[in-house]
Amino acid sequence: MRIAVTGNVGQVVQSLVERGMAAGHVVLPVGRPQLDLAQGDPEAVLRALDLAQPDAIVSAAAYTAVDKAESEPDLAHAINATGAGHVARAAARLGVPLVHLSTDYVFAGDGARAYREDDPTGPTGVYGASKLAGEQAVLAACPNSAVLRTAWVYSPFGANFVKTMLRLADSREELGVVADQWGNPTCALDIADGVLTVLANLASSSTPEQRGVFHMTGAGETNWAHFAAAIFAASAERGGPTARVNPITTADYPTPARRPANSRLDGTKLAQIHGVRLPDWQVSTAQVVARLLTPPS
Ligand SMILES: NC(=O)C1=CN([C@@H]2O[C@H](COP(=O)(O)OP(=O)(O)OC[C@H]3O[C@@H](n4cnc5c(N)ncnc54)[C@H](OP(=O)(O)O)[C@@H]3O)[C@@H](O)[C@H]2O)C=CC1
Ligand SMILES: Cc1cn([C@H]2C[C@H](O)[C@@H](COP(=O)(O)OP(=O)(O)O[C@H]3O[C@@H](C)C(=O)[C@@H](O)[C@H]3O)O2)c(=O)[nH]c1=O
Ligand SMILES: [Mg+2]
Repeated sequence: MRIAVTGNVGQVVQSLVERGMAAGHVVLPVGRPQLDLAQGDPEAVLRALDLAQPDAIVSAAAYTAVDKAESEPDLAHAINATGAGHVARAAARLGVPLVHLSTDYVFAGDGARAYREDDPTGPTGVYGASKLAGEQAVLAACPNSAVLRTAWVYSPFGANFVKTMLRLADSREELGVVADQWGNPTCALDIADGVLTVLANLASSSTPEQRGVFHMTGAGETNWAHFAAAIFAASAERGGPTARVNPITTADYPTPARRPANSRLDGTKLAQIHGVRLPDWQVSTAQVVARLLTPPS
């Protein structure tokens, strides 16, 4: 397949290039300046994607700065809601299936169990609200689509929690990390594999049940403090930087955006309908840490 993915060097973009090309697909990043979701220009988005002549589109570009979004709500909505809708409209016009990525932060996080796809949403911040509006815009504009909610994304690429922890450990012996926010760390390379399977399903069958919203995260669950501890354990095993993790509460770590306390996602529907189960977060975390500690050859 020729797969166009929105964005240039995002975590999911780079992962999809690596895993998609290895699987024999042609993966074409389409990003700024040709495709700029902040511009509010649906025709420009369509032109940029049409140039790639794709068989399928992955909508991975987003405004992902959770705290900064609180002071830039218009920009976050322009990109994550209006812009996502323009990508979906382009997919519909081009007649190709679409996978759109969304987030666990569409949920309030005040429940006791992992969220299922049809549980009520209730974002606690601007980022989550803009992503929720994006889901709705995508599903309205492109019925031939799957919206995949993922979470806590890390990878060898871009900016993410694993890289932040390893960087901070270079200069610090102890780090305070919140232990009362629970979720599912998810490796972007695993996301890429899952997206490729979902796209293949959408391309080969028109069954309505394969369309709509799905939860796709790494297997297992944890909190940020334990995630940090796992990162340092994997790093220590390879002689990399480590720090002691001091578990703290959300109240001890004030941020502009309020984050959900329990945004764990239940992946049963994705496994049943698309046959996709991502690897355990601890296995993928160790692999990413190992790769980050390996000097480029
Ligand atoms: N990161 C996370 O923890 C999570 C992410 N998600 C979702 O997964 C998807 C992929 O996230 P991830 O790969 O981590 O994102 P990154 O933060 O790594 O990258 C963001 C991407 O969006 C692109 N982008 C930002 N603004 C614009 C714009 N105005 N026009 C065009 N492109 C733009 C960037 O472009 P450029 O390459 O040019 O910089 C980049 O490719 C997003 O939809 C995100 O909401 C869901 C859950 C967790
Ligand atoms: C750096 C650091 C963070 N934290 C806390 C803050 C926060 O609650 C948590 C994670 O920090 P981050 O800034 O990486 O988290 P955040 O940017 O909120 O990550 C989110 O990004 C968006 C895009 C998503 O869609 C979500 O799924 C989620 O991955 O750890 C500490 O407690 N100590 C620290 O030293
Ligand atoms: Mg962040």
